[in-house]
Amino acid sequence: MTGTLDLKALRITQGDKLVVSLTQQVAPGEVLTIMGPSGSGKSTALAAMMGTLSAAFRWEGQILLAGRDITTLPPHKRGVGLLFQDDVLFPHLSVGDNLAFALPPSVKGRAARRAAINDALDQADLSGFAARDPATLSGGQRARVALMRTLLARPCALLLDEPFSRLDASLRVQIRSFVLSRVRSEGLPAVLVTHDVEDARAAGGPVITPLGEPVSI
Ligand SMILES: Nc1ncnc2c1ncn2[C@@H]1O[C@H](COP(=O)(O)OP(=O)(O)OP(=O)(O)O)[C@@H](O)[C@H]1O
Repeated sequence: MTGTLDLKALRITQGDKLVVSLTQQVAPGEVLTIMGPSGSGKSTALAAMMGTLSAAFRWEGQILLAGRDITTLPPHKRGVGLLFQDDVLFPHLSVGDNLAFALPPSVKGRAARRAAINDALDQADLSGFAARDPATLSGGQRARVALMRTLLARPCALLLDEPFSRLDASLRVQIRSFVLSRVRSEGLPAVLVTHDVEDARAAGGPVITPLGEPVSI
């Protein structure tokens, strides 16, 4: 189910320092970009949405996803998918088994699970790659498998933590447009953390700091 990601007066502090202050709605298919210098709180904001915020922080506010209050739910119950720069595939599993790992238990039976995996590979232009060893894939192919693995878990929102920063320039453009087109076609609200102005422009949504100040790009 898709729906809006609603950050309601989310405030995170460390001691007396305000690290995150966000009141923002992210519509299905929209990308909210968070930019700011190193140490400014970008990853902390994502951790709060993911449910992995360190106990070193104090927080208040509410996070709603598709009308459901997920503020205090554990990460696996939030329906939030994460894609990050060092997203690695399990090296001892085939590409297909890497994807199978992400499939929810609701996809039952060998045939249905295999069909879901093949469908994901087709969508990523990787038809016939199920038996491949991840080590034999290019960087772009690995990035597409990592995205499909995240999407196969059927998230209701997608968090993107500098997912393109390790890719070289031409691959970056290609994978970025693949990820953004998937966000739009799946109608997922997404939050992108990046240092790259081109990423922010391509995302096409609002661009703010972790303190909710608008950034002009
Ligand atoms: N687990 C933690 N425990 C205590 N302090 C932390 C923890 N993680 C981050 N911090 C501190 O919180 C502040 C925000 O860090 P955060 O990682 O969110 O910044 P960032 O904007 O994501 O930086 P970068 O661009 O370098 O990834 C920093 O002062 C950092 O030192």
